[in-house]
Amino acid sequence: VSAVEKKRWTLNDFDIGKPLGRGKFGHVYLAREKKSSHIVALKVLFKSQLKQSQVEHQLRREVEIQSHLRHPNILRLYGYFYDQTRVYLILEYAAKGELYKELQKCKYFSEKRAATYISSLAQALIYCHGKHVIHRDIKPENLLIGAQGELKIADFGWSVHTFNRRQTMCGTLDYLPPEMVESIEHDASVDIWSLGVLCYEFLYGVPPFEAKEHSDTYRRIIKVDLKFPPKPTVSSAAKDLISQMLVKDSSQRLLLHKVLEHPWIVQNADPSG
Ligand SMILES: COc1ccc(C(=O)Nc2ccccc2)cc1NC(=O)CCSc1ncnc(N)c1Br
Repeated sequence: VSAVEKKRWTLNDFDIGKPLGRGKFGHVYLAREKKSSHIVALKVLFKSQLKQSQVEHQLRREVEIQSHLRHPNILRLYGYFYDQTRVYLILEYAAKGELYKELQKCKYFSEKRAATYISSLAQALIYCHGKHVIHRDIKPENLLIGAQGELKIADFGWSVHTFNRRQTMCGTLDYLPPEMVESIEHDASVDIWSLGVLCYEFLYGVPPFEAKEHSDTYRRIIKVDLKFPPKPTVSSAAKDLISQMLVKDSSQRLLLHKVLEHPWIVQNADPSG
């Protein structure tokens, strides 16, 4: 694959297959690089749309960040190229597709599956934080599943290097921690909060602070109005872990490496990830 990164690519280097989904700012297609027969996901972004949303710099920073990230639970961005009207991202193909579709189908995950995903995410985030990258957008829509069932963090549309603290509010509020909803300074502990929200959603099928109106979700997040519906398939160890991640004071949230040592993870996560 290192050859994939060096070369000047053009659309003619690829056979384009079926559409995989509508990612951010554009369509994603299954594609095969002709010489190597390497299967990839090709994301097509329209320059006009990037310009009008003023995200060209965001994309450039993203490509820069991604080119240094190598982790089994982070979807690879092998490279990019462009033509007159479009920018193309050459992405790793996640053979088992989108995690949120899987969650919709199963309603909720078993403790083993949920703990395995949370462990993989924690390891990927430890890796990112080690590179001074905080993700800030950990939600089911940005997670994919690889050929062996392993989780892949897929969309870095909003990842930043920790020195850049500017924050633009967008999309669902469900995953934002209090400090972001109150739009004050935040740091890597933002990702811990999102991990807690995800863990809850994997086990209950809905995010913890869901409400009909945005204003109610906002109020529930600020208050950390965390409730665990009676559910036999959810152990007290799981609730203990979630309660240690969804803490208002970001400095009091469980640290990522402590997540990996939590009894619920140790007892339920599949070490192969
Ligand atoms: C490393 O993955 C990315 C890295 C960057 C961006 C991106 O758009 N950045 C961006 C775009 C505009 C402005 C600023 C940033 C997007 C992704 N990833 C995706 O969009 C996921 C595409 S869907 C898919 N992919 C593989 N296998 C499947 N089975 C599927 Br379904």
